[in-house]
Amino acid sequence: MGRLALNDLIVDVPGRGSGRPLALAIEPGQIWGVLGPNGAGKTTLLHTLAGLRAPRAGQVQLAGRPLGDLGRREVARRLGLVFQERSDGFPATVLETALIGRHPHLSPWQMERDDDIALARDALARLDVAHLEQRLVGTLSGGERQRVAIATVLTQAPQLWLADEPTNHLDLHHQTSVMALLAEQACSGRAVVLCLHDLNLAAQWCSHLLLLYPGGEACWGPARQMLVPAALERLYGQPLSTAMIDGIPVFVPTR
Ligand SMILES: Nc1ncnc2c1ncn2[C@@H]1O[C@H](COP(=O)(O)OP(=O)(O)OP(=O)(O)O)[C@@H](O)[C@H]1O
Repeated sequence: MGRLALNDLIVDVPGRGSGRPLALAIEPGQIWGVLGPNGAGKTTLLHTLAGLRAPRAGQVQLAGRPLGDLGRREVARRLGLVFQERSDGFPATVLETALIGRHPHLSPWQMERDDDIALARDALARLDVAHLEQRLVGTLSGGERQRVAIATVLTQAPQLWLADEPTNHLDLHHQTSVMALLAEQACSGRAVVLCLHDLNLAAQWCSHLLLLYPGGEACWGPARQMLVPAALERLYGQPLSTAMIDGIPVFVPTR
């Protein structure tokens, strides 16, 4: 299954001390939110969890095996990435882009089959971009591109999602529907790790939180235990007002 273990992991953030090693496991069914101010190391952590960057110390294990022992193809079958930087190497349509999600499941020169195309179309419909399937990705708005990137990972159908600010560029309705999609993925036995700047989305949707402080300090646990106003104010250096709506805390920055 898609258990991701961080074994005394120290993420290699350039020019920073090592801080507290991360010792935790992300289990199927959980949604982990990574919170922290700009520059705290959230993206660097996600890159490390994806095996794109070596840790300074410790190890990442996916499904009981060190990430480095798994081939890139095997990692790509199990792990889906929604990252911030996207380079459009060559012009591709929305449907062709979503189909890239099937590549880890196909042999190198195998064409996509009808069921791969059906999966991609379902994912585009789920992300509300089916009507754009013949458009070149380079012509899309920021929010449309973001939804196509998420549809590509949905087409990939990984056991574990790593998503860097997946609600970036999205309007309120699409933020909610993307978070609902990730919750659905977790409910179906997958695991989700996402970096978020929106505390309220974290409070509403995450089962667990990892708080990364700029100096390398970190704490983690079930979301309800981590959403302590004083800890969050210290995390962001920002006073907050808190209210409860439908049993969920809501945080508003105050002057
Ligand atoms: N290649 C690099 N060389 C030097 N510094 C780097 C490099 N990559 C990242 N950093 C620094 O490491 C720190 C962590 O960066 P990272 O992108 O992980 O932060 P983040 O928490 O995701 O920030 P944000 O909220 O702004 O997206 C930053 O101070 C960044 O400038």
